[in-house]
Amino acid sequence: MTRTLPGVTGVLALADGTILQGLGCGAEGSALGEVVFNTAMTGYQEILTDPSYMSQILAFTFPHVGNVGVNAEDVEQMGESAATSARGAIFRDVPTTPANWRAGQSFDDWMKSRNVVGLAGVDTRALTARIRESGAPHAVIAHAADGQFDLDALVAQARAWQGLVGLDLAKDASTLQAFDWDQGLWDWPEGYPRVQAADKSVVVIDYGVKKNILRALASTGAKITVVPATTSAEDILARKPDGVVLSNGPGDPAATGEYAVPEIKKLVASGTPLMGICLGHQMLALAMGAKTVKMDQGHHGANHPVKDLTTGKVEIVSMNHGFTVDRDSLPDAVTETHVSLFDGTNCGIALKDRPVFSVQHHPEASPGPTDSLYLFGRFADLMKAGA
Ligand SMILES: NC(=O)CC[C@H](N)C(=O)O
Repeated sequence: MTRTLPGVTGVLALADGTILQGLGCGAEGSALGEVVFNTAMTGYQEILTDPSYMSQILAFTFPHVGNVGVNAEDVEQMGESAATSARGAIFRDVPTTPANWRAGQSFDDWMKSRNVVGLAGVDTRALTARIRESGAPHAVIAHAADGQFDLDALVAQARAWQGLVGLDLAKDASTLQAFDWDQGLWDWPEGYPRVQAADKSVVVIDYGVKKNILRALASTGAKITVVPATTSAEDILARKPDGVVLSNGPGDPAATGEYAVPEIKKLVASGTPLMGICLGHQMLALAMGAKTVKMDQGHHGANHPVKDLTTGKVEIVSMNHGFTVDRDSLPDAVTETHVSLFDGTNCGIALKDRPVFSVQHHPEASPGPTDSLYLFGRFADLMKAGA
């Protein structure tokens, strides 16, 4: 039954019946997903446009989000995808009128234009503590300016959702057509340069790729071609790439089984240098015979410590994943190369007899620190060695 909640224009209805009440912002309407918290203090434009957040609702632990508004350069150039990303966002404070020389639009208007349903004025610390204790809940976020909500229907919708386990979203986040990419990493004062490709060529399989991965690869000097998630290994190898990259992406890696993992096996067998990032890391592990599992709360932030076991160095990294590679299931052919210093989960693997490696974290940052950018150099070195 629809009823009016006085002074309330936004709610979060959890599958267990809990209702958080606050003020709606951004788009009106409702969105269904899994609620995760992100601890990054900056980079809300990049976070809310990361395709890997499809079917998720983001709760920002940093209380003041949106204060510097939105700028076209970051949206057009660093916005990671227009169509597919988080549909809902939760904030402690109501986003204010922007005060920044780069702001071209208010955060609220931008959320409206991207159809992101926002909820502000809720106790995000309590929500975060709850997720830490009992895992990421299924929920519906709703914004209605007239304050009318059918709470029972929202809870029922959250309860009926199957959740992310078994859900394949990579195909939906992928490009449908192959395209070339020649934009490099942002640099002051030039901005985004066009990169003159040298002699190496890389095929990126797009499972929901972040643009900054493409930029980081282009900045190694390679010619970049992006292909759809369902492209066969034969079609990829016919392009005679010097290297292949398996991108990040949304959803359950194990649900991509039929169209992705068997093709990745063939790519590994071909001896072509290969690099996987996040979902690509998980799918490479599956292709090698390892298992992936759902985490309770996942890793979503921009200051996670990860150790590179091959050098002993610790890097502070950007993270966004809710599934993880079960390190105990790694076969003998695989070495563990990186580990999370937060909880000891696997963050990287390399094959012992092939020029193939992958990482769970995000060397392309966007947002976050660039400590792990060296991994693109490691990949370029593998391609050089294979020449
Ligand atoms: N950023 C990613 O590629 C995320 C991978 C996967 N969807 C996960 O949640 O673990």
